Amino acid sequence: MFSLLYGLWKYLFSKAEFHVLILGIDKAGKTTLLEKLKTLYSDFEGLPPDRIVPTVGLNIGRIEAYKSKLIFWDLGGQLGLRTIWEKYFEEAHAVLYVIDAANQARFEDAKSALEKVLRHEELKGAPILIFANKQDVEDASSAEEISRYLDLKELNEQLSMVQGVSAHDGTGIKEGIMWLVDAMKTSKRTELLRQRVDAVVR
Ligand SMILES: Nc1nc2c(ncn2[C@@H]2O[C@H](COP(=O)(O)OP(=O)(O)OP(=O)(O)O)[C@@H](O)[C@H]2O)c(=O)[nH]1
Ligand SMILES: [Mg+2]
Repeated sequence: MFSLLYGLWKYLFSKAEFHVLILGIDKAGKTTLLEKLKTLYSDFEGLPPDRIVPTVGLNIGRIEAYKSKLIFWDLGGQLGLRTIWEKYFEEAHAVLYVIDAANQARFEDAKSALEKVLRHEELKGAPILIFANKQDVEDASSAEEISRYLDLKELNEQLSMVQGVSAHDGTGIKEGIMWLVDAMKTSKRTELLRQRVDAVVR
């Protein structure tokens, strides 16, 4: 009886927990974004951009948003570090892919790294939120332009959204996160990951 009531209580009142993997090539602005997320969604003030250094290990950020607990994993995007990304695929509910929309010279690199991510079996069905970052820079490409440039077949097949943001001033971030939480709450992948956890706990 107790376990039944506890189960019901948990179902009604505990917040869903989601793991979001922040990926993108080096200097896209992933860590700056993570720190901005902490500022926007918690009482904790994230690090200012001038205190952020290139990521070699893993940065973790926990926030609560839209009645959910979100755990962000921010990995390094330098070429030699991208092989580490796939170690986190299996447990990720979704991917937040960051592109520097103000640096055309690196669009090709950003696109091919994203293609590799999308092709990966272990991320099947994961919602993909793409942030066209650095919209505060005057000649940054818009979300529409980035979307057209990426022109990914896999993106149409997968739950995805491209959103223009600035990790510096916060523009567009909340719109994107709102979409992502909604997408994770309803995705088949979330259900699949939940079943897997339940099977281990039992
Ligand atoms: N103008 C502008 N610059 C940004 C923005 N976001 C990040 N930057 C700058 O871009 C540079 C790289 O930012 P990081 O957050 O370290 O990039 P990263 O993607 O984490 O890079 P790695 O850790 O090497 O993979 C820094 O100089 C940031 O201040 C933005 O929205 N606007
Ligand atoms: Mg970083």
